[in-house]
Amino acid sequence: MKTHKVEVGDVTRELPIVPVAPGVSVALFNMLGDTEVTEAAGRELARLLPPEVDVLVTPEVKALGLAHVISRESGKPYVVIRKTEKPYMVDPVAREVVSITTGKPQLLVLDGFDVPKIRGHKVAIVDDVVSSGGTLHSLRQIIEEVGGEVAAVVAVFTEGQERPEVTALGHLPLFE
Ligand SMILES: Nc1ncnc2[nH]cnc12
Repeated sequence: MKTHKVEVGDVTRELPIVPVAPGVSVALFNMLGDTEVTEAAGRELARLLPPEVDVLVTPEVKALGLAHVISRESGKPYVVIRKTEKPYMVDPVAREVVSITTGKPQLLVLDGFDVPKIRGHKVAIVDDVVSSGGTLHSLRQIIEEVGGEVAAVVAVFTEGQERPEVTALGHLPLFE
């Protein structure tokens, strides 16, 4: 299998190159269960977080451990935007998004219970890879709809096009 080598802080990984759509392959970065990479990336990104940020917001599920480490290192709390609406949610706020890795529409759902943690606050969006920007766009809409201000976007990698608005530790190419 073809791979693409990346460095995250002092950790290196060979990412498998996998097809996700006709004619498009990605260097698959899955930090779930990878304690070393999650810790290394979280520590680096916490140092790059603008001081004015009050709260971190992350979509479930691949960046969850990353948000935990950035939260622990920075002392800032984090809110998880879920992929499904749960029966216990209070007045959920939802947006649809099409992910590059699944090609299918997905939901992003904020529990109304978490709205006070975002409203009137400066938010940093935390994600593993910012690629097409679809997830980012929907997260922004949800955060702004409930009165939060997106002050930063931090990710381990950007992918494909350059994204100057994203603070990232590296960039992944797209493959044919
Ligand atoms: N290269 C990648 N690895 C993991 N998740 C992704 N989402 C978009 N691009 C990705």
